[in-house]
Amino acid sequence: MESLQLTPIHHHSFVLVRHSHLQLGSHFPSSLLTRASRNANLRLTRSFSGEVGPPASHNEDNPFPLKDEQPQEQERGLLLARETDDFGSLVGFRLIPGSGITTEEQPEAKVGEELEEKAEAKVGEELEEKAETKVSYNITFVTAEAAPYSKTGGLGDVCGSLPIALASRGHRVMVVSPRYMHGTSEDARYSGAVDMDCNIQIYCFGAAQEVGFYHEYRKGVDWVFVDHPSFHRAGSPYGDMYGTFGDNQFRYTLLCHAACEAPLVLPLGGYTYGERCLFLVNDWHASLVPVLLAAKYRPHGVYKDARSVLVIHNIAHQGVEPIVTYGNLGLPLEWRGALEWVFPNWARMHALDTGEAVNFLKGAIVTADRIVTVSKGYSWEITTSEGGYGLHELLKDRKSVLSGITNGIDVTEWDPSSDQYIPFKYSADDLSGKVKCKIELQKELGLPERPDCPVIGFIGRLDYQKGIELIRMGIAELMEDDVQFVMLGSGNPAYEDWMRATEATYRDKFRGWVGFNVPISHRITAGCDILLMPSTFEPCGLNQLYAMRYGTIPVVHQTGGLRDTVQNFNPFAEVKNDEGTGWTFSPLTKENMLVALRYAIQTYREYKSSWEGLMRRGMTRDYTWVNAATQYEQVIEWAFMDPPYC
Ligand SMILES: Nc1ncnc2c1ncn2[C@@H]1O[C@H](COP(=O)(O)OP(=O)(O)O[C@H]2O[C@H](CO)[C@@H](O)[C@H](O)[C@H]2O)[C@@H](O)[C@H]1O
Repeated sequence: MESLQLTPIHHHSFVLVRHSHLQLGSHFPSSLLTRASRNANLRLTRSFSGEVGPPASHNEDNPFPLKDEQPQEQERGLLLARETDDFGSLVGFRLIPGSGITTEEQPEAKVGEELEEKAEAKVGEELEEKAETKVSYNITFVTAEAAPYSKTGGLGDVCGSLPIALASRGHRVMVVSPRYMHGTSEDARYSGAVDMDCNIQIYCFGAAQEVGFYHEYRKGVDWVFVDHPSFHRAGSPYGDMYGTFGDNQFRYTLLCHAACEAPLVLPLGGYTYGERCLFLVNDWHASLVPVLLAAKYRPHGVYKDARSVLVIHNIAHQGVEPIVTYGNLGLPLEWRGALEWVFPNWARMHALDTGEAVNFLKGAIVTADRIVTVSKGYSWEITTSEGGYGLHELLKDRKSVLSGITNGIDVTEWDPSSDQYIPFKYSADDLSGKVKCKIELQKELGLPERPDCPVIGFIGRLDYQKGIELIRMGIAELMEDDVQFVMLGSGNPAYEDWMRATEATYRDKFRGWVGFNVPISHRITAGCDILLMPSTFEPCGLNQLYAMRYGTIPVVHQTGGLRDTVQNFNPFAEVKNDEGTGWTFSPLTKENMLVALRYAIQTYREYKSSWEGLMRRGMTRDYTWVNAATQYEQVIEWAFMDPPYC
């Protein structure tokens, strides 16, 4: 349950500090706390904030219950100084650090004495420190992918690990995603999920659609899978060998409607999540959720206390369909403007094309309470005409609620000292297993077994975004050098054919593995010396983080999250441990990419100790979700402070 409960300020008040009147209140998030003017007259009143537990039993007759009448669970709390000026006007709140006292244990006089001491000691610099409040939220992730159940890229990784990180910090977290059944052995991934026997009707696309829910509780998270026949088909979540599925708008409209119902109807662990819930909606597939909250639920008094945060992992995909499809979405006509999108003249197909479309991602940008992108660099890029894919003006308008939070990684899955997929384990303290992994990789791929030869790797979707065009242009020159190059990827059939053809041309030097294979991706990450990422744009990028953790040196285009996470090598850095973790290049040209790669290759060959330094610095960085999860909590806290945006 959401545990930030606003309960009335206790009406006992007392003077604590000479020359100061302090009024203690509680239940206000730490970011409301303002710095004290030392000369301000302060007045203190005391009250308590429940940590977790049932909502405050509010007594209508006595809205200001005395201490003894307070339910036990609410007695332990944080004390906040409510600061007023000489005229009695509120100027802010400050937490009295260490104030998690229990009134049962602290008679009022003692409380007063202690608070006096504390207040005297703390009303100064110490109070300026940010104090931690213990607030937990009910969070519902909505996503098209969540690893290990479904994954085609980084979205799956993030939605498979960030929820666990948030749950471990005390939040109640549910992840709603489709129950894809592809008719392959991979379907077994859902075998732990049980049918909740809770089917609901969703009204969209001109009919009542029946969807079911499956549930698995794992690692502290409620994994909820929406079941519908349209999620049962061969291929990947989004398409098959014939291309992208034509009914994806329908499938993800179902997901969004079902996700909005889930907190209301699913008794997970015996209790529903309820209406005071935070929806964390990821990319266009989940973007209808904030629109539904505003257009379908709030006008009927439902979800008035809910908030939504849109997370943009990739703005290039927006869920755009012809405007005539609006009527299918189960939204009131008057909300059409929220999703409406008009393409500029140059982007229209023919003279009769009016350019009008429905754009899911735009709908969320104009209705969500907060917006997050997956790195700071990218949060700026999407407000520019180059990086915003047409949505930059709208995003600029919402700049005040736009944040960049760099992704973490699942450090238990990606750990070279315990990775189940790699043949030899190693760590920053003992790197000997890395070269053995390299030899095994060469063996597995049929490349000459040469421990001294630098091996360059690439892993990713074969897509314009990932800079395959640049690799294509530079491969002939690169192959003149004494290196090996291993590529793993799937996507654009033209690039897949090019990989096969390149392998045929450079049999002793190049391997192109066409397909999606998680164990191989781990072995390439461990067995390569260098990981190449010449992405045209990269919202965050996870492979460079995995690479650094495995002592594989990234060579990346300096863009988005790559710029934020890879520090360029500088052997002359004055600050210890600041010599960098890889190579970055910009602008994005074939020449710059080759120059950066040659620096890396030369360092690998001639400066072994520098190379080991690069490896160790990358391997010992903190990639856990802790930092990002804390920032997500802050964004959620801000979202609940303001009234709903729509
Ligand atoms: N053929 C293959 N076989 C096995 N594994 C493969 C694979 N191709 C890709 N992968 C895996 O998929 C993930 C890709 O993650 P990325 O973050 O690099 O890219 P993606 O563009 O999908 O994600 C988007 O969302 C993420 C998450 O926010 C952002 O980091 C990113 O910049 C943004 O484009 C990695 O775990 C990688 O190992």
